Amino acid sequence: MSSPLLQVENLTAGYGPVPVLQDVGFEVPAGTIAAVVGPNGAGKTTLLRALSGSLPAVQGTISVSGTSLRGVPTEKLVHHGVAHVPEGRGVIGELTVDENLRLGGLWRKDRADAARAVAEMYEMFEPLARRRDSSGHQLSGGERQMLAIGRALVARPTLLLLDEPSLGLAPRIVDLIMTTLRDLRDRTGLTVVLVEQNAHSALPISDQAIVLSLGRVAVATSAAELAHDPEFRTAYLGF
Ligand SMILES: Nc1ncnc2c1ncn2[C@@H]1O[C@H](COP(=O)(O)OP(=O)(O)OP(=O)(O)O)[C@@H](O)[C@H]1O
Repeated sequence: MSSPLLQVENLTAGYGPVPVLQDVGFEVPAGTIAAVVGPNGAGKTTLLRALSGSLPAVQGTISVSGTSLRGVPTEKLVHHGVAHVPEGRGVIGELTVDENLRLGGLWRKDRADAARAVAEMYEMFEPLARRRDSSGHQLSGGERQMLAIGRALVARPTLLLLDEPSLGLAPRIVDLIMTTLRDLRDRTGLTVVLVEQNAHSALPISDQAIVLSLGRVAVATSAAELAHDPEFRTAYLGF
């Protein structure tokens, strides 16, 4: 495996006096996908919020390519090659698909490459190409999810943080999103932290699986190994 792109050590974070995440540590090698799975309330979304800086860490370190992200505000993360797609998706309903995509590249100095990146998103997510002039409000759930991911990718991140991309979507759309992530990893070396309730969809495209339970890392192993673990299968995959 390659060197870690993301290193998390002793991370403690939460919303009040009682931390939700306690002493969480793991590494994600460059060019791999790490699925974060676990039961409702385990702290998966909280972990992603802490990684993206939208929830300050009480303790611990988060570094990307050896640079600490501590104190880096969410809006500056993109300068460190990190893009966050939160649950709920964050598409701007008043703007068109094209305007939303171009927003993702606004900060970039290389305007020509930002425009190229937008064009690539239409190739990658064909349903978006047909909806480029529709407003965000007019999109289906699947289209909104593709747009949110597309907008994040226009920034050409090295690390993509994704919260429950499959939530509420038809299996066909979930497949398209998962396949696209896998292809991106294989083609561009993108590193992904994929929070998913839907382990069934996430594990086949993931290299590593991190199982969170009660705010702690219960298991960190290869995704293939976890998918074949009888206990895990019964608890999370239902067979
Ligand atoms: N804004 C908040 N303020 C206070 N507590 C919160 C907040 N958001 C989440 N929590 C609590 O933190 C714990 C972990 O929640 P979190 O959303 O991270 O879990 P999760 O693993 O993502 O669950 P799910 O799969 O249901 O989304 C839960 O006990 C939840 O009630």
